[in-house]
Amino acid sequence: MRKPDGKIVLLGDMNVGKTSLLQRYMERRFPDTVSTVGGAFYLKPWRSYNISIWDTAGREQFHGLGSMYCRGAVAVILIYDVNHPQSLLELEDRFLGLTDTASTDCLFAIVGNKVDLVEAGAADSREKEGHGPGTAGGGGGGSPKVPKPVQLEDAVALYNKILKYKMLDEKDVPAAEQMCFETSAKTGYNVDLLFETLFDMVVPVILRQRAQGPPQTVDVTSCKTPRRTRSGCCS
Ligand SMILES: Nc1nc2c(ncn2[C@@H]2O[C@H](COP(=O)(O)OP(=O)(O)OP(=O)(O)O)[C@@H](O)[C@H]2O)c(=O)[nH]1
Ligand SMILES: [Mg+2]
Repeated sequence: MRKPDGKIVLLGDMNVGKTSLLQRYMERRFPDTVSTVGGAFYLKPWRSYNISIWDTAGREQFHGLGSMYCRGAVAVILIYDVNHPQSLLELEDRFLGLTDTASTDCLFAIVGNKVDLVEAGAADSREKEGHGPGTAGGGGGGSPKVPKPVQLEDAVALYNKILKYKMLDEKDVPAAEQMCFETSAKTGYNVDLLFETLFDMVVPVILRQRAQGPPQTVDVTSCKTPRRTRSGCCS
């Protein structure tokens, strides 16, 4: 098997839909899933490159593995559930630190999954209030009456926090609007757009890494131990 040219990692709390999103994209279906144990990956040929996409476990007990999976990643997809604000907070509190091992020019995408449930919830509430799906007065041109518990702007705010955390300049990275998505693994909404936008963006990162050659390492065995003197370090 050819070595992957770049690695993309999916991170996020349990139950947000990481496995479902990956299966929707790779297998074009929405099967029943079981909570992931450890991690698993798919290989995706994209143009002349092989990209590995890693699904990770959101369960707390596997948390320690996250930074190992992120090592050298060219992109990380941080996933939350649009119906659960806590799952967005967890991205900052629990998952962002795991990406310290990723490549220095790693790209970040933030994804709010399960938008189909918001639309379903909004339709239910319209019916309860006596407004059919197409009736006037149902909330302004058919827009959902029940606001999404997590708004896209909340994801944009997290994206900007990530730039600060990584000490990146807005000018040097893709704009938040390009990197924050709302998806449904169930219906397939925006799933191809998410992965394929990211694939196109990581190709230049892969090329840059190739041009720079393998990562520089320091051979600690070749470092001479400084001779100790009796008067200490300042002599
Ligand atoms: N309605 C709806 N349900 C979804 C969607 N995506 C996932 N689910 C459901 O949410 C549950 C969890 O999905 P998974 O894909 O297993 O979640 P996960 O993030 O991989 O969870 P862990 O492996 O435990 O970290 C399953 O019952 C899925 O069917 C979606 O877009 N819409
Ligand atoms: Mg899973």
